[in-house]
Amino acid sequence: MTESELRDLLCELGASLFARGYSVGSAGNISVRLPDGYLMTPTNSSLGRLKADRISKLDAGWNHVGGDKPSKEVFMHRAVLTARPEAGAVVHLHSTCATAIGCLAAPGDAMPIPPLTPYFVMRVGRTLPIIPYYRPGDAAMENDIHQAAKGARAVLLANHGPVVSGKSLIDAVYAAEELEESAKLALMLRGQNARELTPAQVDDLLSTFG
Ligand SMILES: O=C(CO)COP(=O)(O)O
Ligand SMILES: [Zn+2]
Repeated sequence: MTESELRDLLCELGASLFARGYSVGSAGNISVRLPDGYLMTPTNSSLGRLKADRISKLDAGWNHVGGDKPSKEVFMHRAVLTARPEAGAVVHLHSTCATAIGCLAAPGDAMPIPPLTPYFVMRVGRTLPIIPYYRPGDAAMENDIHQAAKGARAVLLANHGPVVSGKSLIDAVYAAEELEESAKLALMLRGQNARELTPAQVDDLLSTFG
């Protein structure tokens, strides 16, 4: 896709996430890898009202070179995009159920959501590491996220929200949506002895779709 098409898609998907309540107010941010750098949603912008020509552009060295001032979470996005060369985009949300799991799980936990359904495994994978709490925008979170993201498509920031990567922008958005739905199921089914996918079923999904 061209940069112009990616800018338009970013606006369309941001509006869709916002309209369906995955993001409220100015919460959340999205980045997309380009051949010559990165696109990033501007700081304090609503995902519901992004403007294609005002999206921030960063060069390959992560310097701001165009558009509005980028998200304060540039370190969070850089942590994942440098850890995962195959990732084309990163979506960070404060989506309610995933954030609730991030308030319940212990930092260091790697599987706070059980493998209940195939699409969680196919989109998010086997693990969802919990990163300790950091103040939003704190550069100190970069190393923890970078190390965890080497082995996981998504991480969950304690008491904050999910950070989800995908091969493409659309894949990252699909994975963030699937993560939120799986978090909702996990909360609904807490303490009810729900049947989980077996390790063999998880292996089969990852070898077929992973
Ligand atoms: O989600 C957010 C902070 O974690 C939103 O921050 P920005 O508005 O700077 O992108
Ligand atoms: Zn946030």
